[in-house]
Amino acid sequence: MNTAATNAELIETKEKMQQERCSSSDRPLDPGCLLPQDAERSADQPGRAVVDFPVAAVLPAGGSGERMGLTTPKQFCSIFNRPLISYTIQAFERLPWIVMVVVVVAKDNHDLMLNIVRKFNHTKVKVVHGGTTRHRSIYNGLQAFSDSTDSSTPKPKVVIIHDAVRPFVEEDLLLKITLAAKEQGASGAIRPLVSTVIATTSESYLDHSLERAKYRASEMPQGFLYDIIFQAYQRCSEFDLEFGTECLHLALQYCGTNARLIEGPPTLWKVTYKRDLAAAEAIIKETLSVSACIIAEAEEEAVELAKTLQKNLNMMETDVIPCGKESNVQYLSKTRNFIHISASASSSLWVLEMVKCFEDIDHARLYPVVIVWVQLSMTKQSADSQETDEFMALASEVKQRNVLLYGIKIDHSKEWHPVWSSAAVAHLLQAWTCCAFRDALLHTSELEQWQRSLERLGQITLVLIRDRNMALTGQMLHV
Ligand SMILES: Nc1ccn([C@@H]2O[C@H](COP(=O)(O)OP(=O)(O)OP(=O)(O)O)[C@@H](O)[C@H]2O)c(=O)n1
Ligand SMILES: O=P(O)(O)OC[C@@H](O)[C@@H](O)[C@@H](O)CO
Repeated sequence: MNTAATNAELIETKEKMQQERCSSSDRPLDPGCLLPQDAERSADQPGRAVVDFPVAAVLPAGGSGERMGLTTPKQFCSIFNRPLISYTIQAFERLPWIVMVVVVVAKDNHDLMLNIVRKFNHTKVKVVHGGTTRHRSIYNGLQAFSDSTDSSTPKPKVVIIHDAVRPFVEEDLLLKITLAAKEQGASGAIRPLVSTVIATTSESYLDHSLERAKYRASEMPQGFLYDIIFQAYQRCSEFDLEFGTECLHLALQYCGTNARLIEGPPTLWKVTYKRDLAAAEAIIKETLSVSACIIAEAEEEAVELAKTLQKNLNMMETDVIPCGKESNVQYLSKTRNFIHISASASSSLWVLEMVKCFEDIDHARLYPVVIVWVQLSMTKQSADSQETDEFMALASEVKQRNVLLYGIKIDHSKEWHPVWSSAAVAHLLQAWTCCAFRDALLHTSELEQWQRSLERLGQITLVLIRDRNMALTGQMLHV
């Protein structure tokens, strides 16, 4: 055999396969955007325009979450003191074109679920009891619409079935799934496979491997004409109900309806193992930390510091507003992160006034709001114990309303109180040329120290916002 020819063929084949792999749609070149679109959408959602028929959702949540390895079923595990299932419900409830969300829970969790509905003010939810398998739970959920005696759950035209432990689902995909289900009778979200699928022998050896490019992972949401999926469940076998995992298969097998498949974003994954809960928390933290509102009290030092801090928080979208405007809904509703800068340990009355504003627009119901109070300390003394106790008590009070209050003191006690803006640096340069030369040199080391303090202030502020650590609320940190 001509080795040179064989090598050339091998190289050519490898290059061809590499080109195919990079071009084929089954290989996401990068994980893509992991941040769900806005946690809440404004009133003019696109769906409102095109969905002119009743759409409902069924969220199976009757499992025990064995693979999570916790005593609490994973759908009730909390992120920021809020159960995972509440995030999923909210993803559907916030859309006006979804009229009802049926949540299917184990009988033992009925009261727990009702408490969650009440605490987080979920208004479109009906709770029904699940079964011993996911399919049985889904079937129970669908039956809630077929109970003609219960006018509170009218039969929808399209029903979306979505695992309650898939909290990140965006309106755009729900719209596509709904419209495809209306047109085709069934639709389902899919994702490229990350690992290759293989078949094994009974002795756990490799039987054969599947050509990954020809397969996809079936995810959720899935959509169906209600009559089709309900009929499929009525007709399916006990074996299906006991061992099946695929609703699309039931629609095809028992109603001859072939689902339209729609590729969704990477955030569709199902929370199954502990790592998935950590990933979900990280995504929610990231989503909550993209913006901030910096509120500066009137003193020049506070205004200058606000502008400097805005530059140091360059990875966030920030507004700087004068004190007093923060109650303006246009600022309040844009973010859940507020940084209040005062040139002294001014009165803390503004905190309670802000929290009142949050309550007026229900701003902290679903996600914790962060307030970082930055105080320019004109004296080197650290806060006295009374001031510390009062701040801790205030933080404890507002935490009850899901507002996390943190304090940072930045030492500003210098004879020459430079707020190191361009004006201050210009003053230094001007002093460089006249009799204040010696003073200017003395202050240079202070300038470097002040710059370091400013950098630390930006870093600590960002960490407090991103982590929303409950244990640090009420602490007065020093930079
Ligand atoms: N009898 C069941 C079993 C599962 N589910 C729901 O179906 C979804 C997807 O199922 P899965 O991830 O398997 O959840 P669990 O069965 O709880 O997990 P595990 O298999 O690890 O026990 C979950 O929201 C789960 O609560 C359900 O409603 N009724
Ligand atoms: O099998 P599990 O109960 O873990 O999860 C159900 C998933 O299989 C299902 O949600 C998707 O594959 C779509 O059918």
